[in-house]
Amino acid sequence: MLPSCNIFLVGLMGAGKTTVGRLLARHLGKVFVDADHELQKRTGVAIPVIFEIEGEEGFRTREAALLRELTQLENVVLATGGGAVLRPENRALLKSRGTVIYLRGSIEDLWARTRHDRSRPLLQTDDPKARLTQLLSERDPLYREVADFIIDTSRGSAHALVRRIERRLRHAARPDTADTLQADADA
Ligand SMILES: Nc1ncnc2c1ncn2[C@@H]1O[C@H](COP(=O)(O)OP(=O)(O)O)[C@@H](O)[C@H]1O
Ligand SMILES: O=C(O)C1=C[C@@H](OP(=O)(O)O)[C@@H](O)[C@H](O)C1
Ligand SMILES: [Mg+2]
Repeated sequence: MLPSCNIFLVGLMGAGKTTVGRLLARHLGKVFVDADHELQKRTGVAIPVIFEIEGEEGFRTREAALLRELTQLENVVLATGGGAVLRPENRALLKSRGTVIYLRGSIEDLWARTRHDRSRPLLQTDDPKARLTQLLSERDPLYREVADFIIDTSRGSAHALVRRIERRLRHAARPDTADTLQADADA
């Protein structure tokens, strides 16, 4: 893990960033921050209201300003919004300030988890499932670009995912040791 010990969760709507992030933070003894919740707290209005008044671009500008601030924190688990990877400056911040985990789910699962929820303005369309499919194809390369590793969220409860992430984090810490051993062997 990077020295700042931050963990940033990225992925599409319904992947479980908010749910898993909260549990993961508790499990690892870190502070949990959800970018959307923080934005709602600061503006005093819900995300759909920001979209309604300022449009998606207005929301993205607020999101980017907030990410500049939140990525400076230390020892946090940060659940980003699904579109946080769209701006290159956000991707650079995420990559440089923490370990980035891409929570990846199937369209079926993402759809099942978001279909009754009215709080995601981008899914308030006639065909939200098609929208999720389109967003996944557009964003999957961006999530992969920033991710240190990918966790498939299609199987296992949120608690089970936390255990899997913890194992991956421990494993991710090991290659350094392997590199050192290899360097020693090469010397
Ligand atoms: N691994 C999981 N298994 C089953 N349901 C889940 C899982 N992760 C999240 N959920 C449910 O899916 C919904 C969306 O999760 P959420 O954490 O808000 O996703 P995100 O923040 O990535 O959009 C919530 O109702 C949550 O309880
Ligand atoms: O994918 C997106 O562009 C968005 C995802 C939402 O967060 P979740 O991914 O937590 O649902 C929220 O930031 C906003 O509605 C826009
Ligand atoms: Mg969320």
